[in-house]
Amino acid sequence: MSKDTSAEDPWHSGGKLHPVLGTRDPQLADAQRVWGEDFEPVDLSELEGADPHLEDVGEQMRRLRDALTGIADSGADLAEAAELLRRAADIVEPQSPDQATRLASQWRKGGPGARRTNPVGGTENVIAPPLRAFGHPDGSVSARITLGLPYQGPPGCVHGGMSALMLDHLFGFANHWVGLRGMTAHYEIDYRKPTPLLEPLDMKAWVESHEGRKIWVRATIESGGELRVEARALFISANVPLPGRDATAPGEER
Ligand SMILES: CCCCCCCC(=O)SCCNC(=O)CCNC(=O)[C@H](O)C(C)(C)COP(=O)(O)OP(=O)(O)OC[C@H]1O[C@@H](n2cnc3c(N)ncnc32)[C@H](O)[C@@H]1OP(=O)(O)O
Repeated sequence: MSKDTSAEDPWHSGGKLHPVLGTRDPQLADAQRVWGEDFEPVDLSELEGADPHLEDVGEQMRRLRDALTGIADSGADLAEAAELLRRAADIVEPQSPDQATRLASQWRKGGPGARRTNPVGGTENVIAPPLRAFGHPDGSVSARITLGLPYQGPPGCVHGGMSALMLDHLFGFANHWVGLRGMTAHYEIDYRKPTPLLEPLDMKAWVESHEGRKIWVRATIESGGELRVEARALFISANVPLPGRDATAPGEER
């Protein structure tokens, strides 16, 4: 039988997450511009203790990622950039503990968890857009983002797997926002219209109902006021073993 571990488990902490002081927030500004007076966002996506240099490295890496994608036929001379990047890697690599050590450190008691390095929302993760989620008083969560060339699937469109990834992530926040927790057990998705690159995407997710360990969630992606993607999923409440914790630690029980 599992016990409530929410107080000590950084993945299952429930409710409002702590903001990171001093973090730049272009997506929040954009969300406020779009939702205006009716929008009372509560930031769900960040944690205390972010290293501003690490966030800055992430941001510069993402600038490079976006600038490099599709550059092949432009005639750009990348020799100097390649050399600078080699030097940067030579500086960082020797200072970086092995991945198992870093994984365990993310989940130490009272530790940061993996939200800052998550592949969807992690500001320290170069492959993350990164998506910011906001919780609303009606229990739903939303996110607004414009994706560029690194996320292309069909010509000029967002890769369908990327849409599925972002909505699965948003489902996690929808649960979290209303104090539930779970893992995706079943996931259905309908791609109604192509989802454009380079255009703002409005995403919304909410818990439709829950009973016992089962949580049914729904989500949509709209662009230009038109429905592009809709998804439904069943989440099941479950505890996951936390890397680096001993067997009696919170979060170890299923
Ligand atoms: C902050 C960012 C958060 C981002 C979160 C993003 C979400 C994710 O990506 S989660 C990762 C992907 N998901 C996973 O890896 C989950 C893998 N699956 C599992 O670990 C297990 O199957 C798990 C935990 C879901 C359920 O297993 P278990 O705890 O043994 O439950 P189990 O007894 O099989 O099922 C419980 C109930 O759910 C039902 N159920 C389980 N799976 C399904 C399913 N796929 N479809 C329909 N019903 C299901 C069962 O029938 C059972 O129903 P009932 O109680 O009525 O008989």
